[in-house]
This record gives sequence, C-alpha cells and structure tokens, in this order.
Amino acid sequence: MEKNNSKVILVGAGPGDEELITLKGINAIKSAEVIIYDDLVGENIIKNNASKDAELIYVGKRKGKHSHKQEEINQIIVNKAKENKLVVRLKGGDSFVFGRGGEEVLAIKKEGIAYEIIPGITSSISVPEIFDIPVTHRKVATSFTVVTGHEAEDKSEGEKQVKLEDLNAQTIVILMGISNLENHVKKLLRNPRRNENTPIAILMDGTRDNQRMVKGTLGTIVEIAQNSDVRAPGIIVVGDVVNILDI
Ligand SMILES: O=C(O)CCc1c2[nH]c(c1CC(=O)O)Cc1[nH]c(c(CC(=O)O)c1CCC(=O)O)Cc1[nH]c(c(CC(=O)O)c1CCC(=O)O)Cc1[nH]c(c(CCC(=O)O)c1CC(=O)O)C2
Ligand SMILES: C[S@@+](CC[C@H](N)C(=O)[O-])C[C@H]1O[C@@H](n2cnc3c(N)ncnc32)[C@H](O)[C@@H]1O
Repeated sequence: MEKNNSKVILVGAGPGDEELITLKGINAIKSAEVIIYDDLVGENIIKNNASKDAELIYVGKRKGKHSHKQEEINQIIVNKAKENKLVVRLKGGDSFVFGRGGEEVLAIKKEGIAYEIIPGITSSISVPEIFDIPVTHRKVATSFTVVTGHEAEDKSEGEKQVKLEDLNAQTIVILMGISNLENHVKKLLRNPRRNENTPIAILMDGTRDNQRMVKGTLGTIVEIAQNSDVRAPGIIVVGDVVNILDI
C-alpha cells in the first residue's frame, strides 16, 4: 500500500527579503515536491531553497494581470496534493492578510487533504517598520487598521466594506491602494480627525534592494506621487506615526 504523502503547507514568504521568511517556512520549501507560488514572493527564496526536482507553478497576480482565477488556483493545489505529493503554497507576506489563504484552506479541507499553515511576516506591519514607521506609538497611536485599497470587483455597492472616511484608527495602513491614491486621500479628508497636514507615506518594494519611500501630507501627497514615479506594489500609511521617529 503506497504511503499517503498528500499534504499542503501554506507558507507566508514575508515581505520579500530572503532573510525575513521563517526557518519553518524554509524547511517546508526544501521538502516540497511542488511549489505553487505568488508574484510577491522574493525571487531568491525559491531559487536558493527549492529542490532541483521540485515542480514550480507560478500563479501570481498583479493589478489587472491575474495569471489564474482563484478557483483555478484552488483546483491546482488540490489536484497536485491528490498526486500523493507534498505541496507548498507560497504567498507574499502572510497568507491570511489579504492573501486569500482562507479560501485555499476551505478548498483543501473540503477534499479531506492534510494541511499545515506556516505564518509569514506581513508587509502591513514590517514594511512601515523598516522605514522607521511604528504602526503604534505610546500617546500617539493606540490603534491601527489595515484595509484593502481595492475591493473585489464582484461586490455590490452594499457589500463594499471599506469606508475610509469612517475609519477612526490613529494609524491607517492601505494595501493594494496605489492606483486609487487620489480617491483615498479625498475620502480620508472627509473625517474631522484628519486634515491637509495629516502625515502620509507611500512605501514601495519594502525590504527589497529597490525599496523606496515618498512622504508628504494629505494636502501634498497626490502631487508628490505624480512627480515621483510612485507605482505598485506599495503600502500607504496615514497618521502621526509617519514622522514620529524623525528627530
Ligand atoms: O478581486 C480582485 O482581485 C480584483 C479587484 C482587485 C483587488 N485588488 C486589486 C484589484 C484590481 C486587480 O487586481 O486587477 C489590486 C491589486 N491586486 C494585486 C495588487 C498588487 C500589486 O499589483 O501591487 C494590487 C494593487 C495595485 C495597486 O496598488 O493599485 C495583487 C493581489 N491581489 C490579491 C492578492 C493575494 C492573492 O490573490 O493571493 C494579490 C497578490 C498575489 C501575488 O502576489 O501574486 C487578492 C486580493 N485582491 C483584492 C482583494 C480584496 C478583496 C476584498 O476584500 O474586497 C484581495 C485580498 C482578498 O481577496 O482577501 C481586490
Ligand atoms: C494582496 S496584498 C498581499 C499582502 C500580503 N499577504 C502580506 O501579508 O503582506 C498585496 C499588497 O501588499 C503590499 N505589499 C506586499 N509586499 C510589499 C512590499 N515588499 N513592499 C510594499 N508593499 C508590499 C502592497 O500593498 C501590495 O499591493
């Protein structure tokens, strides 16, 4: 009777730097027979750790360029596991922070396939951090919220959950928001807690060699971004923490 090796391990690859993935995640990649990976996974992570015999399957997404629909990704994961293989599903940051990892776990559980989840360092906290921006800070910010800058296109107006103007956290972190920056700024300014002088930063390619930050205020950032070749992937951080460590 052939041993049942069918198993899926969801691994969070962290923000990009090869040294910012967990040891447990690296060990899973080294043992993997199949690696199904995303676009925002640091390129060296697979190159330096995957077995030369491992099958590599790219299922990445960039704005407007989705190589596969989520349902297709779910099916690829299940089909490969059913070939009696150890499958690693490798995603940027942490799989459960806007990574659709929950949907993939549901698809795996429905098929009764063994799985394991290895957390990753999410960019929503670590990328501000490497630019000296703490998402909380004593007497300045006692709450932070992480929201998507783009809602799923198949949502009705009523299902849209993110109302930036209603957010009262002292620190707001927006993922997938670069292309909607101007609209986000307009909505943020509708909240009396914020004004034209509220600090905002855009953090691009964090922990990678070409990482870059542009800073301004809600009154100046749109023009600054237009003159600074701001492009995705990037994180938008809003609140007084943006400048709190600038002494
Ligand atoms: O539903 C969609 O994915 C289409 C709408 C859309 C989204 N982001 C978007 C777009 C435009 C586009 O990608 O063309 C816009 C989008 N999608 C993406 C990016 C990253 C980038 O291009 O810089 C961006 C940001 C572009 C920008 O900054 O303007 C890529 C993306 N979306 C997503 C993921 C994670 C994943 O799929 O595993 C990933 C990364 C996958 C990879 O690294 O290969 C998933 C996603 N897309 C989205 C959401 C929010 C859904 C919700 O809660 O309403 C979520 C998170 C979730 O579903 O939990 C919505
Ligand atoms: C769909 S979300 C995935 C988030 C990921 N699961 C995490 O926990 O970091 C993709 C968004 O994460 C942000 N992002 C991911 N890695 C990044 C990095 N190294 N630098 C800047 N932004 C990053 C960008 O906002 C990008 O549009």
